[in-house]
Amino acid sequence: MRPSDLSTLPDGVPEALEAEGIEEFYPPQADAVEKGVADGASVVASVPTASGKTLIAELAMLSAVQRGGKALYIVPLRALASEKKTEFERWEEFGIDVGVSTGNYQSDGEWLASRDIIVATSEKVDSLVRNGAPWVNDLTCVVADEVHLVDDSGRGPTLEVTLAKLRRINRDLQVVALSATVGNADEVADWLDAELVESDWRPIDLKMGVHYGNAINFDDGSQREVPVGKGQKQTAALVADALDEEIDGQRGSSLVFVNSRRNAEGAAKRLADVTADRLDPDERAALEELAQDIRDVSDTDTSDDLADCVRKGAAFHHAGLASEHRSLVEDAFRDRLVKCICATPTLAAGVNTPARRVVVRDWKRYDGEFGGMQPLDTLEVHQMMGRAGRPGLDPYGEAVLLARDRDTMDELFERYVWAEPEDVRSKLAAEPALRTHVLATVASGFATTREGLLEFLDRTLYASQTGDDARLAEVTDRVLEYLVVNDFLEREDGTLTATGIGHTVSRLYLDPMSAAEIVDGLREGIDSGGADAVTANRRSRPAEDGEVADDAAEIPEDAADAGFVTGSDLVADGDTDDTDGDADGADGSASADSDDPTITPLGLYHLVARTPDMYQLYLKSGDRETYEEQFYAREDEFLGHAPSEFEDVAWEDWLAALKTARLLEDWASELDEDVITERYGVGPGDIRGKVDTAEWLLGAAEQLANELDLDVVLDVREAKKRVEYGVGEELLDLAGVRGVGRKRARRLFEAGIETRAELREADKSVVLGALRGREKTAENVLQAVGRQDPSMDGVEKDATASAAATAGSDADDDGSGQATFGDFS
Ligand SMILES: Nc1ncnc2c1ncn2[C@@H]1O[C@H](COP(=O)(O)OP(=O)(O)OP(=O)(O)O)[C@@H](O)[C@H]1O
Repeated sequence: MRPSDLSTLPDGVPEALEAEGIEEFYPPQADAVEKGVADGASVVASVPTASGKTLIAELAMLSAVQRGGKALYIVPLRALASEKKTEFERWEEFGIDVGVSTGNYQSDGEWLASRDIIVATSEKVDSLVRNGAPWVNDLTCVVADEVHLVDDSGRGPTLEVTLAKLRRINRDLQVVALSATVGNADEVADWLDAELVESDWRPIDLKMGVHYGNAINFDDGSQREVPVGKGQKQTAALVADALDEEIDGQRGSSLVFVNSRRNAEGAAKRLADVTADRLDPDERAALEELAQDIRDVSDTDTSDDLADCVRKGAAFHHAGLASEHRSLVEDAFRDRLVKCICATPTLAAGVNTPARRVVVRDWKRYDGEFGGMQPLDTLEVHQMMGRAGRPGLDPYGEAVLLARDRDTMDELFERYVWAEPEDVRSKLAAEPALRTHVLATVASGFATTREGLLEFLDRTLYASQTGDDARLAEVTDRVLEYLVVNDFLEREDGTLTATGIGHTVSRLYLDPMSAAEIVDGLREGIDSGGADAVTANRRSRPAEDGEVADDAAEIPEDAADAGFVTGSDLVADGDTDDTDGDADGADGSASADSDDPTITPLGLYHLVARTPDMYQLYLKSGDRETYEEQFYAREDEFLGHAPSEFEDVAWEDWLAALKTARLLEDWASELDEDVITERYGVGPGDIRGKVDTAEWLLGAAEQLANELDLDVVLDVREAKKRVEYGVGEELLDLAGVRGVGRKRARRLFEAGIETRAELREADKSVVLGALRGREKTAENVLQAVGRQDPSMDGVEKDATASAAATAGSDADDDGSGQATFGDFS
């Protein structure tokens, strides 16, 4: 079957597909077409990586649009949203408009209404539904990419509930769910009332095996000799072997998966010596340039270390990198310039980076919950292995695990090579997930009674999979109780309604528990001295959240820190063209005028760092003493009641929040990025992650304080602005001007230009003088200032209001509100 056999696609599309080289549909694609995917039928496609799932989705979406409908493509990661949007934009020449959901809610509402295909993360879609985006009602086709992630306890429930809501809004909705091969795709299909397309077929042969001794032993019984030299590591031998083999003029690149950031960096440094010996002069020159680009991203050791590896042809990849680092590395790897990437598993879940050889070096990972190194799931290892084989470039892919003894080899064959992947299981019936989704479900009118709520929840995978209504009802009742006690919901004569604050919390995309913590903290701050006014609202945190990372064990990669979407990504201000100085008060500097001297930025940073919406920094060994000292030195500043030192988990949690708050305070005190990365043992990507989350949570706190009429609004706003711009109070006005940023603002300030009004009046020579010694960037500032000049007045942006339904900048993987990072340093 070929594209031109389909009559459902817009004119010209079949020919374009064929021109792209899609002459015949791959077997799973043909199966999906036969099951009606181009005619509006719902389909679950559970097929291996690189077997053409995206085209199945495109056939569904393009046919839906051709029938006059509208399609939504839901991705799990923001980096993927940009990638998919770019991919789908090739259909614009056939009259299909493509949009990615970004910017604030208002602009999304109007603009997206006119798009035919919209790409968004599940959290963003959830937020749009909560905020009543009207175009959601017009959807006729929804694609859920990587639907096996419903199994993820953090993000799975959102996807599950969002799909349930979309199907409830539009009962004829076509749902196309794309999944890795999982054990129970039939259950997912049952849940979605969809046809099942299940297949092991791959366009490129994938050989899986285990390296032991001097050879790789493959699943088909064959062996490939890869001797390991004296003093050499297995991984180095495998990377060298792939690179030394030329097939059709192509040498083989490798992806090496390891279990921690430190291991990724260490392995990349070692493997750089292997790749360096195998570069030609042109490659060397191109890599030197790339290394310079990487150094230019940020002024940190991480940046330098990465550049040092890259100039030799290797790289590391993990969530501590800035998003610019990650995309430079990914692009260079796709261009075959970088020969080897050592990555944490987050890359396997992320963007498209195939390699001829995949080496899964570490198959165990530190797991705080179980207190030790635990084997990875089969599904996760299969996802990594599936990255092997570059379509059109390699005749086959090889995925290799490593064993030092025969027993381990046997275990690896059992566990990963022969094994079927696990079943996916809904994680919905847990309090943290239901707390937020029950509130949102009531607040957006999907249910008005307990029974209505349970009926709605009956449409989720959890219900369809387990049939365990009792458990769902039990957790729902507990959650309802919590929401009522905390004034987010009211229950009268069996009717449930969201309170004003309940609506706000739902729209702000906050975990209700975060909102309760913030409101309590602010109230106590106002009552200051009321240190014993602890309320029943405060959560008792699950043990694993406060777990101290064993020094010997590495800090595990945190999914949420790894670029997966959190509420902070839904904040509107993904750029620095903030011109709302005027909105901050007449002098534009948002100076705090609260009567209460005890409310400090540190106290506020600590408050938001304690909420379940912030992923705190881990305490390393020695940190406890450091932060205990700081706790006692600044005891007056904390908002809320500190646990006693004997409440181990709560106390560690409090100190971890303090460490996180201190990072934010350092950032807002204009400390350089490299000093911060060094001091806290984090990467530049982590600083951005914390800053974005803090900005979002403080924006939410401001809105809550406003609504509850708490006299802390200005304090909160100032703390938010300081973290947003990374500057001291006196620079808030200047740093908000587009193109200025924290460092330039400081230089201007030192040169006597202290406000945006003065900047507007300053002549060129003054501004240049202010930036003496930074000629390289002065020009840019001037240009930016010049461009900004006429519109500098009157352009308002209400960040907190727009936090309501809004998305981060999709141009920036980290959704950073700080375009100033790196750019201007
Ligand atoms: N029928 C086809 N004929 C030739 N090439 C195809 C066909 N279908 C898809 N391809 C190409 O195969 C490659 C892999 O496809 P795609 O990225 O859709 O796989 P996938 O299953 O979505 O992978 P992943 O699981 O990694 O997201 C793409 O380059 C795509 O253009």
